[in-house]
Amino acid sequence: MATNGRADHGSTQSEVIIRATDVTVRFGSKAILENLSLDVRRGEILGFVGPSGAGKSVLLRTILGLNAKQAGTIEVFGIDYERASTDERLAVEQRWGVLFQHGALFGSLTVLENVQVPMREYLTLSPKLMDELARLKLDLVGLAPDAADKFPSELSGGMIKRAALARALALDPDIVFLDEPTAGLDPIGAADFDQLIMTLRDTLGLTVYMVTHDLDSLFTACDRIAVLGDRKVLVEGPLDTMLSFDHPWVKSYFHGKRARTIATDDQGAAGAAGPQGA
Ligand SMILES: Nc1ncnc2c1ncn2[C@@H]1O[C@H](COP(=O)(O)OP(=O)(O)OP(=O)(O)O)[C@@H](O)[C@H]1O
Repeated sequence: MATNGRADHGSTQSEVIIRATDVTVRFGSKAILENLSLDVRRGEILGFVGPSGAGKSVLLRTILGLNAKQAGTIEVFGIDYERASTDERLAVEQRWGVLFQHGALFGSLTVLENVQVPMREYLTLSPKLMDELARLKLDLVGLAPDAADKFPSELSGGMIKRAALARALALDPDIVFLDEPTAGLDPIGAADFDQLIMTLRDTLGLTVYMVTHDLDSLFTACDRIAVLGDRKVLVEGPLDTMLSFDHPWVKSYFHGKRARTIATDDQGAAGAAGPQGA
């Protein structure tokens, strides 16, 4: 049964690890989110999309406890972070990793030291073990060993995103939040990053919550998409649901020229792959 405007996806769906219910966020008298409800399920890549200024970053920050909300509840791993004890909060924080927009690495620290920031904050490890673990994370995201001692200013845009992702993965989280991870990357760099995210989801069972404007990511990497508009989730579901949804913004976004090109390319690729590629 659907409640609180939440779509009913049946009882066979995988575990819900984030549940936002009737969330309202206002700044002064201006409501940015109003009675918004959304579930994120374990092991999925959820693409969160919507017009500029709709409130995607506000929702992300609210889930992370960085913005106050005026109404509603948000449960992460079954815990209401806002009402949680200090110990419960610490436990939750170790189970999520965040890649903020623009990477947000500390410029005065090397890549290795950046990856170690969450380890220093939450764990008590010897320097040697931290070095080993951080190097493993860099390897996981496809950075060469010599990137470890570089400073962010010495990295390309794609390398910065990977280093920031390595830091988000530092504590072996269950879920990573990515705020526009492919923004600023060239199409090949962006496609490589999407592929990396899919590989991590498949190999680590990672759940990914990705705020994005990137249609390529939405078409190729996301299992489910949620569209923010009119201060709430307008529609959520797989790409097919987006393509058939009757709303002016959703239609123009998912049926615009760029989307049509991607859809045609995807069909071409599937055709070229033949039965073996299916
Ligand atoms: N701390 C704040 N105080 C007041 N207003 C804020 C605050 N943070 C965000 N806003 C407002 O909330 C609205 C939504 O902003 P938000 O950054 O979440 O949009 P967005 O959907 O992420 O946009 P974009 O796609 O351009 O990044 C904007 O009007 C913004 O000015």
